[in-house]
Amino acid sequence: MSSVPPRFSERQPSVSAALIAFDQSNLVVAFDTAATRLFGYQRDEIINQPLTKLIPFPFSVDPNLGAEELALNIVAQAKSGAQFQACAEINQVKIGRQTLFVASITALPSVQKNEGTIDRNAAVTDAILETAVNPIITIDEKGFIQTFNSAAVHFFGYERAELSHMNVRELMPEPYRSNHDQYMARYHQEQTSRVIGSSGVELTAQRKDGSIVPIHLSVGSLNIPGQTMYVGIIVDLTERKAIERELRQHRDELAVMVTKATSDMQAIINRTNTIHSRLPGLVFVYKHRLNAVGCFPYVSGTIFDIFRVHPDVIKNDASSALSLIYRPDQEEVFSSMDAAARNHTNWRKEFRIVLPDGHPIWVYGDAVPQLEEDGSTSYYGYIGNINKRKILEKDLQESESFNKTLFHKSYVPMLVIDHATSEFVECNLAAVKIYGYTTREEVIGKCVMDISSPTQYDGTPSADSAKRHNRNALQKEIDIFEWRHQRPNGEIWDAKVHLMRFQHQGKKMLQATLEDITERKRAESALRASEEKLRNLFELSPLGIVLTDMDGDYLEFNKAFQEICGYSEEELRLIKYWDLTPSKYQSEESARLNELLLTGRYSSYEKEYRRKDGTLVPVNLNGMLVTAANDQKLTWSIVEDITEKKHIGAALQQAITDLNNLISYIPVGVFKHRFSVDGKRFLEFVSPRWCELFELSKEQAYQEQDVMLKQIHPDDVESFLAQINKLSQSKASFYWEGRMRPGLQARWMHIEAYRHVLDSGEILSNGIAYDITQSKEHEAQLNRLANYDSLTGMPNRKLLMDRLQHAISQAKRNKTSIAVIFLDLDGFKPVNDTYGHETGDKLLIEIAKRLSTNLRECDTVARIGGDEFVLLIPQLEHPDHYELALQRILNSINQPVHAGGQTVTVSASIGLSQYPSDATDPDILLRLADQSMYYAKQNGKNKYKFYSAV
Ligand SMILES: Nc1nc2c(ncn2[C@@H]2O[C@H](COP(=O)(O)OP(=O)(O)OP(=O)(O)O)[C@@H](O)[C@H]2O)c(=O)[nH]1
Repeated sequence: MSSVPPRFSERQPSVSAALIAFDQSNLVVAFDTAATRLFGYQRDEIINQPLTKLIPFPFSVDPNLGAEELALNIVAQAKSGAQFQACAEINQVKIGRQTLFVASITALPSVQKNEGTIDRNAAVTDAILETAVNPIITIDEKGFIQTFNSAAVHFFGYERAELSHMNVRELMPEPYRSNHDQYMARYHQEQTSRVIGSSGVELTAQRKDGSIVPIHLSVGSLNIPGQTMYVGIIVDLTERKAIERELRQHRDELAVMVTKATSDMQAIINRTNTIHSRLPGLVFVYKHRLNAVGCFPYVSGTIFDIFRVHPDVIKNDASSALSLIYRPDQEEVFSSMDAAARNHTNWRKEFRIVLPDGHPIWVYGDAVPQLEEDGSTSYYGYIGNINKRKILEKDLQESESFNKTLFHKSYVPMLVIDHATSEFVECNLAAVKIYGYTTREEVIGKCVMDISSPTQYDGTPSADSAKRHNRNALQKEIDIFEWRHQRPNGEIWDAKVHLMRFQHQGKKMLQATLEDITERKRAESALRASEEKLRNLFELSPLGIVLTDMDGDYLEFNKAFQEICGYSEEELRLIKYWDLTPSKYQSEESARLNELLLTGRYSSYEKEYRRKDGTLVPVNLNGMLVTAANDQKLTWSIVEDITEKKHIGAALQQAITDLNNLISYIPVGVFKHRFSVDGKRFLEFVSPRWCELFELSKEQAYQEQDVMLKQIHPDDVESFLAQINKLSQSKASFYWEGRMRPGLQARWMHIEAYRHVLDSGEILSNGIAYDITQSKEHEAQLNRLANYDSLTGMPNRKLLMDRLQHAISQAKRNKTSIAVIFLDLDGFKPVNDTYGHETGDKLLIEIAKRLSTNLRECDTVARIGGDEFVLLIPQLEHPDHYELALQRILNSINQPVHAGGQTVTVSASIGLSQYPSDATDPDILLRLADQSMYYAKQNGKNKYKFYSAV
């Protein structure tokens, strides 16, 4: 018996042969459907049970059976206990290190000898199928499952026993399930070798738990005489579909993230879409002979469909098939096969095979190596196409890298949030910057509360709002909203956020894309504030504000307008502009309307409104034309009630007239003077009287600088300038009295001004000027009266005492002396009495003259009483000089005086006191001189006496 299994197509019909496998401990390890039918046990009832349950009479199998076939006639026993004669053909099978025995049992007498070899290798086939990664199921032409591998059990989730009895359609969801019988009938009729397309189809399968799974199904038919079987190889596409979905999701994300779709991205999407599905599965036995010439004793027919290699060609020489292995992968493929054989492990390898069109595709090889008696190694295996998965993986990698680059380089701030922990797991530099950080590491690990303002626009705490948006994004895929952020430095900023859900490695993630709308928000809030301000202005304005259309309807108006015209809001809506305007204004109004249409506004003008109560109210109007959204022309007007203004205006006008009159009529000159910032001085206003006083015209006053100065006496200019400087530099006011230049009528002038500093720094002075010549003269007169004797014009007692005091101060300073001489005429009364007072007066005047003549300029002669004179003589060089002077005085007085036609002769008595020898006080000095004079008079008159001598 050969250890090489025949091809399926070589199998002989064997409907009733039951296949049982048992191990070296005689425990049942495999039990096929035919065995179920023959023995009446369900698969699960008998698996792992002793073989004696089926074959009660012991028989032994030589463990070294090897390639020999053992055929025995046995007594078998069904579950019911019924025993029957049967023929058992036993083969030894090595799977890895395990040795199994496969018994093909046929009930006698129906057994036919030639059937003995028919199913002898079915167990081997089963073993091959068991090693396949993909679910493989064989069915009969009615769709009933005949065989299946462990991968199928695992994949569909049914118990083996359940699967054994099922029709394959039950493994399909609708509509495949309902249509399956119909398809089966057609395939059966057409007898095609590959019943589903040339490379299989993608459809869905239904698991026991009801879940629908995407699969790729390749079906091949096995034409056994009298029966057609179908073998279906299933590839679970869940993972691939997930990858595809992820790819699609990435594509969608990219589309959202990058508004400008790039051609590169489109290419990826196109590639993804055009990946076609080709998933041939082929079952093979490859024998690696010691002479190194490999062969494929068995390979499923699908190899021709894919590689255009006929199984017969490679049956004895594998080289034409092996040469299909992509050259760069060949060495690894062979060395991995050798290693698997050496280590007694399964061979599993992903490598490339070159298609007839020259393109390599990725395949997955999976085989069990088995050392044969002749030293060669057989590999029982399966090759599946994984090209799609590889391409998808590559595309995904490319897409991911492209995506990552876009993500990180994008100017659009983006970040990824783990939905479960709410933490930021990734962000780009644009996001780092906008959040107010410097590195990605600072942002990663943070959560939304770390970058948000404590509350949102509606006052909701940000934590609550964030939860709501996350929920929305999960439910609706994307949530778009505005968010108030806060930077670490406290700065608030606003963003429009696109929050999008996606899956990454099975985790729910959210991707946020941010658009900075701080400026827009600020503008909006400024607009709101400005609108509110405008609304307040409108409502609270004391001016009437009103919007009218061209028909004169009142569309909008404020309270002030209602008050001005005395109509309520409802009434105003019913009346028109013309109802408020007295007819006398109609022509003026038409002119304004024309101006409005022509220039877009009308200039301020006054008119009257007729109020609801019939009274007229004076108003001032300003207006502006606006165009509404519907192109309607409207007018905004500002209406001011000027009743009060009119009253005030009239009063003001009167006040100005009065003031002008006053300024014109008062004998005081009024002026306004300005110091400019650049130091210039000029008059801004002068009253008519000012012009008279300064004998200048207004033009001269305004044009020439410092005109006042030019009219002032040269000797008084200095004091005038000193006052001007004071005025410009300090807060002091201007005050000056002085003389005018010779030739002007006014000889003395009084000028005063008060300063006022303007915001510009200029100094304005308002001042007055008036002629004080007369009062100056009065003053001089009063001075004369107070200090001089009116008869002789000589200093009187008051002035004498002032001068004496002054002389004493000087003498004290100079350490000199003063003589005080008291002189009283002798026998003056008789002159009066004899010749009359007039003659007496003349005598007194003459005596005064003679006294003055005899004295120096520095000396003083004063008349202090009727016939009493006092002389002050400071610093004579020698005391003898006094005596000479006194004698000279006496002599001059003794000379006859001609007065009033008479000749009169008088004498005088003189007393003298000296400073500082006699006294230092002026009153005492005068008294001592008087006393000395009295002494002279007592001692005979016409003589002088020194107080020191008295
Ligand atoms: N004509 C005139 N007589 C005056 C004036 N003031 C005073 N008298 C008179 O001068 C006189 C001064 O008086 P006395 O000094 O006593 O007269 P007397 O004659 O000089 O006397 P003895 O000094 O003792 O010599 C009085 O009669 C006054 O009326 C004046 O202004 N004019």
